[in-house]
Amino acid sequence: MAGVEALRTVDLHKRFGGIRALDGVSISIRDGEFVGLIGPNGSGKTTLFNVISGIYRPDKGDVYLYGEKVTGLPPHELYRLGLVRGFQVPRLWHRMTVVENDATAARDRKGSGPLAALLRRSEWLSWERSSLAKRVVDVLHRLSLARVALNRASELSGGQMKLTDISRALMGEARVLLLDEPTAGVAPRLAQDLFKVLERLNREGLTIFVIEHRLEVLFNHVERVIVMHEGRVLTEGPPEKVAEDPRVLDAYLGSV
Ligand SMILES: Nc1ncnc2c1ncn2[C@@H]1O[C@H](COP(=O)(O)OP(=O)(O)OP(=O)(O)O)[C@@H](O)[C@H]1O
Repeated sequence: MAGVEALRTVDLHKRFGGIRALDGVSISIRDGEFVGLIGPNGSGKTTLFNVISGIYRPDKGDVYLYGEKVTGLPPHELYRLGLVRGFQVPRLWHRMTVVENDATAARDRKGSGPLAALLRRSEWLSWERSSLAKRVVDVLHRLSLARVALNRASELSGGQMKLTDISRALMGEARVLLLDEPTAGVAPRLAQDLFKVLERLNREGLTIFVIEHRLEVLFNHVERVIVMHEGRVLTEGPPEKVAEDPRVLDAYLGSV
């Protein structure tokens, strides 16, 4: 689907009292792209994600998902349409295993809510034959989580928790994945590994838009970087171009 636009924002504005967190943000992301969002602290990145993912309503402007206007739709509606957000602090069921966390994130199960997946013992006895199980196994392999599939979430490392959070998003059949600092709290080597997994998911067709402070990791993996400063898009382009842009350096230094 080359050239299809996955996500577009048009002139988004969002104020908090006197602070213009978003001051006219227009961006466009093609289907299948892997894009990074950077900018100094307080430049509006998380607010942009919150508006795109339906947590905040913009004061002005619109959000489009695959050409459809979705401004102000609540997160669960956007989730149904394929837009999924991972969180800085993964939202996991700590006493459940990785498999169970993924199973409860599945959607479109006929005649059952997510928790019913756990309650039907008979189904679990033949679980390897069910399509739900196939999906869980597939997602675990794609995210290199098969080894810890039967560990409780509370026993996972920081990086594995992030991956499990992402795996839950994929159980919802995400088309566009928003990630806010996936490597926060993750050891440097594992941060590279995590981005390698993201790169693989992207090659398989997932559109990924990621906020990341570790530029040395981000720049190795994404195709394009959007830079925000004071609630606006300062510049955008391939990582090597953005890295050399003196305005980007100025924005970071100015915020120190
Ligand atoms: N819920 C809120 N209430 C009041 N002010 C807010 C709120 N959310 C964000 N802001 C303010 O809006 C501005 C943009 O914040 P935002 O968190 O979007 O920036 P950011 O680029 O994600 O920063 P960081 O890199 O530190 O996470 C900041 O001045 C912040 O203090």
